[in-house]
Amino acid sequence: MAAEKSPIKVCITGGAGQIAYSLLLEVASGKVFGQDQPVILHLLDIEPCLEKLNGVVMELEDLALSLVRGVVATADPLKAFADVDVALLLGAFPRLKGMERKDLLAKNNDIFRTTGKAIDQVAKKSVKVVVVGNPCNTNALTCMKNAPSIPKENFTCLTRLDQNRAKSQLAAKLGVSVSQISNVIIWGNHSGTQFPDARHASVTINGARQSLTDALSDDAWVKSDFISTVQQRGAAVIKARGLSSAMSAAKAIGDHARDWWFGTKEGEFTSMGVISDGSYNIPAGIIYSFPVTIEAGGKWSIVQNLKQDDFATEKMVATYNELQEEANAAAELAAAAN
Ligand SMILES: NC(=O)C1=CN([C@@H]2O[C@H](COP(=O)(O)OP(=O)(O)OC[C@H]3O[C@@H](n4cnc5c(N)ncnc54)[C@H](O)[C@@H]3O)[C@@H](O)[C@H]2O)C=CC1
Ligand SMILES: O=C([O-])CC(=O)C(=O)O
Repeated sequence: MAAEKSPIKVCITGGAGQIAYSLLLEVASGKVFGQDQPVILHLLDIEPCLEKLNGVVMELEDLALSLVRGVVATADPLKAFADVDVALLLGAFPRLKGMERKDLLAKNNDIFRTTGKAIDQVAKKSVKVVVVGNPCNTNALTCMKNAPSIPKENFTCLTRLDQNRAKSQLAAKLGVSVSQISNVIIWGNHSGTQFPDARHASVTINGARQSLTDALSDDAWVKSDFISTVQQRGAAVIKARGLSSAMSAAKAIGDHARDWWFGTKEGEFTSMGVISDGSYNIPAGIIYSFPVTIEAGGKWSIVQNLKQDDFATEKMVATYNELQEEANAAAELAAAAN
């Protein structure tokens, strides 16, 4: 019989919040890091939410899951990030009806300065960080800048929810299952300027893989309604539910973390917010969502040489410009805090 794997430590911040409530079962049941991978869960929330967090811990015990080898619940970031392998950063205020995600920058940015410093001090140097709290690209940049001892490549932000939304819209339009669609891209910011791009996607019909846009043959829809529906989906959910997406966000975080842990499938790529390196003429040094392939173990590479036209370039630059404005605003907030 193969020796049992040692447990990995996974920190989830905002542990008492709504996304965490769905995400914990994904992680604790082995859906993310594997059915043979024991986990020790580190849950961080703020002091006033510790009683609620304790209720979540009770429920985790009551799940009676064999992969869970310990739970640490705390309001102390130095305990929460101690020696962790993975940090899923949800702890932040969500937007309310009528707000843009960047309106949260002033409210949430200091959380990510503190978080970055704590990760720098006590997490494993190989820690994989996924920033979810909005505005997630710029918060990931802040976190990265405050953790200089951790490689920049270890900081990512979540755009997988946008990718899942895009895939689902395309599948419905084509009348196929989402499992038949691959290589949909989200470029740029997790915001209303993001560029959901179906032009490099494939659909497999009767075993034959083909260009999705050829199969769909509706360029006008791909360039207009498809893009705006995905860009505005978060706001539409808030309008309908009175709360921002949680179940779908949790599923997307699990998808992102699983692909980063195990790697992408041969011939497929996924989108995540990563540090830009000049690819596609996006200046280096911001967290921008690109298509990436990932090797088992976690080394990701930006997919190169995807053909761009004027339409795509304009959209990719617009979302970059917004990210640069956010990065400038975050730098001003950091300077004012010092
Ligand atoms: N990137 C994406 O695709 C998505 C991002 N989000 C964002 O995720 C974040 C969390 O969303 P929800 O779980 O719905 O919010 P929520 O309000 O239900 O939970 C957030 C939790 O974070 C905690 N928290 C606040 N400050 C903290 C700190 N300094 N350290 C640790 N915990 C702290 C709160 O006490 C609360 O329990 C929001 O910023 C939301 O906008 C939500 C959906 C998708
Ligand atoms: O829209 C929001 O504020 C929450 C979020 O990021 C999303 O649902 O994509």
